[in-house]
Amino acid sequence: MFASALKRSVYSRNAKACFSTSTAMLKDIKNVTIIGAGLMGSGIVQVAAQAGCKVTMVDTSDAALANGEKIINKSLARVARKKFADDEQQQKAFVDNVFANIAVSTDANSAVSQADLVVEAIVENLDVKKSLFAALDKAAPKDAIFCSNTSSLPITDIAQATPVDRQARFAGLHFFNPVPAMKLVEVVRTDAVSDDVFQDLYDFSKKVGKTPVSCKDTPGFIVNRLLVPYMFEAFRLLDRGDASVQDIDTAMKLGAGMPMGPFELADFVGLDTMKFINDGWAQGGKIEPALVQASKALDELVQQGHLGRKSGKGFYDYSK
Ligand SMILES: CC(=O)CC(=O)SCCNC(=O)CCNC(=O)[C@H](O)C(C)(C)COP(=O)(O)OP(=O)(O)OC[C@H]1O[C@@H](n2cnc3c(N)ncnc32)[C@H](O)[C@@H]1OP(=O)(O)O
Ligand SMILES: NC(=O)C1=CN([C@@H]2O[C@H](COP(=O)(O)OP(=O)(O)OC[C@H]3O[C@@H](n4cnc5c(N)ncnc54)[C@H](O)[C@@H]3O)[C@@H](O)[C@H]2O)C=CC1
Repeated sequence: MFASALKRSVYSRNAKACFSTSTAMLKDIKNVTIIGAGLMGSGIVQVAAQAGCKVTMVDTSDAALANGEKIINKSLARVARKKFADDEQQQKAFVDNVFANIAVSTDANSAVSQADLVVEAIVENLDVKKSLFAALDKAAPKDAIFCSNTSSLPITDIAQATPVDRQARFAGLHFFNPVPAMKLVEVVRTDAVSDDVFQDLYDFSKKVGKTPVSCKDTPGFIVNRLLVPYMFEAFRLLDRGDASVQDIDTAMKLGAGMPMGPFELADFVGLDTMKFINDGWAQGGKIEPALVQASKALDELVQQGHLGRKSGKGFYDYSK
């Protein structure tokens, strides 16, 4: 007990104080706009709608929105079956009530016009994210909070697409896949973000049923900085011919207690996303080069369009 309390007091010295004591500026986040209806965006929409927020889900096409709705429907049905095991009517009412909180749109600018909070979960590309936020800044209320769910890009670089006032209301809000099941959110604080906004995001994370942790705007934040180099070392183990995909996955599940092996997890995350993360870090030059060496096996799969579960094939074949 004492040792852990001591540890906390020693190691927290370097972390910036999290919270302001004033609550005058705190925001009750009710209207949320999520940009991107893919794996992550749909999950964030679901947990926010389940928590009672009014949520607008945005993507570039009706087909992408329909895909997002399909993912949410499947996941909610699963939650409903668990909550109301023997009562199909209650299951249906639960799903309908959550969907009643969700609107969809292909017009990002109008979708943010009433937003308290905007969370971006689009492709992992700095220029695309910056041009989105530059446009959203003009369309959203001045006091709306902007967040990116980026896996690997510096929040400060993305926020630079917006004026200084917005940068004080811009942070990272990093959810984990699958969002409805994973309990963590990393709240990423830049040097520019205000204490009140940071506190609002902590409160929002709890409201949607997650445990927030705080991290500076450093490559990969906490989880990915540790998890991604481990996964790439597994890919390079395969490249070297030291062991097979199946044996590496089995080894890490049975020998290290991982819920998924590194290749199953990579297929789950998306191989394009894995490659974006590693390539970005390799170019950024802030991470030890040996940790971000490319993997031949991964590069070949991505080049062939095999992106993991979402495309039907990755390290494993899901088409059968
Ligand atoms: C790339 C990034 O930037 C960051 C990342 O996200 S990295 C990826 C992080 N994610 C991981 O590491 C996932 C690792 N995998 C796992 O934890 C597990 O395999 C898993 C949770 C995905 C599935 O677990 P499982 O035991 O095979 O399946 P299952 O027993 O059906 O589910 C476990 C729980 O999650 C829930 N769950 C799983 N998927 C769900 C979904 N889509 N919707 C709702 N609930 C879900 C289940 O209901 C179950 O809940 P209870 O424990 O309360 O009963
Ligand atoms: N896949 C994962 O396990 C995790 C991914 N992330 C991050 O979340 C973000 C999204 O990742 P995924 O959901 O996996 O991607 P995805 O490929 O499943 O979905 C991205 C969605 O964004 C849409 N989109 C692209 N450009 C858009 C734009 N300008 N406006 C509106 N919609 C647009 C696409 O049509 C697609 O539906 C990325 O930044 C990724 O790094 C974070 C945590 C985990």
